Amino acid sequence: MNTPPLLAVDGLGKAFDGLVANRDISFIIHHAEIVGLIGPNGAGKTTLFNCLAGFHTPTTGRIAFEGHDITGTTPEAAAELGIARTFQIVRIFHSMTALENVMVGAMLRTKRVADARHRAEQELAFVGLSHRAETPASSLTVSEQKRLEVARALATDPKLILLDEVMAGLNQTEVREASQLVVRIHQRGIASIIVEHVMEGIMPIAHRMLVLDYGAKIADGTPAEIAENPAVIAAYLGE
Ligand SMILES: Nc1ncnc2c1ncn2[C@@H]1O[C@H](COP(=O)(O)OP(=O)(O)OP(=O)(O)O)[C@@H](O)[C@H]1O
Repeated sequence: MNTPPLLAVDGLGKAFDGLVANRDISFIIHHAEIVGLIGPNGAGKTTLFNCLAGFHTPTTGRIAFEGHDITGTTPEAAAELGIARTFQIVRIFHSMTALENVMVGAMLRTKRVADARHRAEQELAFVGLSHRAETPASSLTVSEQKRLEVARALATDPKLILLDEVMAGLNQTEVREASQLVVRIHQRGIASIIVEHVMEGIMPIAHRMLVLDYGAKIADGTPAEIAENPAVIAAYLGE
């Protein structure tokens, strides 16, 4: 029997009252793949993330994760199966330390506080935040808060991580570091879908790019292919 793809999205649509935010979107994500998800403002990228991670129930279509139908699942069930995410506007616990924030992620897999602490320390080290472990999350820089969210997501032991604009607002050096972090996540065998407007951050590292416009998928190809795709160029020029 063939192994099913990590994620298979088939004809996904999402409408809010009259507004169609996602329409008839189909694609596949393979294990450990780095996939960029781009499109003009309002194209439906965050809505798609919300559907994949169980925050929205799709209006139409199916989502399968490792061959199991997860359409309309809950965020908790999606995380349990191995789908983790970060948010465009970071959602961390400001009054907790960096380490405690990551421990919250680790507690998905263990009820033992000592184990969760150990895992959280490992993930903080992975994102380069060990020296900030005892710092209240509210005192971290924007760049550090974004990395903290990535560490918390990784602590849930995902197979797929959804990264929502982790490079926005970062300087050039930080963008390069964020790109390298995504590559290191890939090297751990974790797939990532990355919503990003910072093209110099995503284009060099993505294996494949999905492009949305007005809620529909208009392109699916390598970074080089989509950069030359007339529909993609038209969507961005029309922005
Ligand atoms: N909860 C909601 N209720 C109603 N409309 C929504 C909701 N979430 C998103 N929308 C609408 O759906 C459309 C797609 O929005 P979405 O945030 O998914 O786009 P996006 O591609 O992520 O945009 P951006 O790049 O600006 O973040 C927009 O018109 C938005 O106003």
